[in-house]
Amino acid sequence: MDFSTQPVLQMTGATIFQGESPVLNEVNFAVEKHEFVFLIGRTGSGKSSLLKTLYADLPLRTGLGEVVGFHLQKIKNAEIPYLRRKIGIIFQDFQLFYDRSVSENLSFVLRATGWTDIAKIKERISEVLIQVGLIDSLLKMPHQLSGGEQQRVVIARALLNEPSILLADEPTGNLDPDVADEIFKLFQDINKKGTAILMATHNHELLRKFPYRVLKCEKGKLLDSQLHDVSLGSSF
Ligand SMILES: Nc1ncnc2c1ncn2[C@@H]1O[C@H](COP(=O)(O)OP(=O)(O)OP(=O)(O)O)[C@@H](O)[C@H]1O
Repeated sequence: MDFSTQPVLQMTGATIFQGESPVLNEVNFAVEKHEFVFLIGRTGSGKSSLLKTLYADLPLRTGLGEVVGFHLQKIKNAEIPYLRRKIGIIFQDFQLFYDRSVSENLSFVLRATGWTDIAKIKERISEVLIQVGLIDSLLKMPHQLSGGEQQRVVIARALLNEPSILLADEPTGNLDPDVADEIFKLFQDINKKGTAILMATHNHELLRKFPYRVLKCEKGKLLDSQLHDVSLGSSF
């Protein structure tokens, strides 16, 4: 259990780049433990670029960033896997191994992150599959699962190493509205158990229904609903 009161992530005076082009300037925000935060903005406004910077897929060249205790501006390549172990990353395209069962998809990640004890691996896989409601699908292949079920496997995979925060990029983007609602509920359950969530979304329904804090990429800046009047209008 982590009892520190430090935010799980914090950016100060950061510029988010794609190649040589700045996408967002003067990015200042923190996400506290247990917070649920939406990340919105029109297509191309910089949501994915910001998330990629947070998990060190894009370098932080200007400003300061601290994520789960790692300093992004000086992180070494060898440290990046350790950073990603402490954050769960969820994309809308599932990126599962389609030639491996659900259980094998999950055990692959555990082994790659240093787990060796077979009994413990089995136990952890059961725990996360119970958490996402898929324990009966342990031995199924991904193609035998619906889109919503595959996204649950991806969420289970992200939970394996008990991350402090989940970074989710449009996790409900490719799903039917009913299924998207169920997946969203799962994120809320995970959040209630103590994991912070930063979720990029274009889903207006969710924003209307759930008054969580909103970060909005707009005109090269990141607006924060805690500090600014952020319009949720229909143009994102
Ligand atoms: N791999 C890349 N190389 C160069 N430029 C890129 C790359 N990916 C994105 N960009 C550019 O960076 C800017 C921000 O894109 P980004 O993907 O972060 O936006 P987004 O808000 O996530 O959009 P969407 O809602 O469509 O996912 C855009 O101008 C985009 O064209």
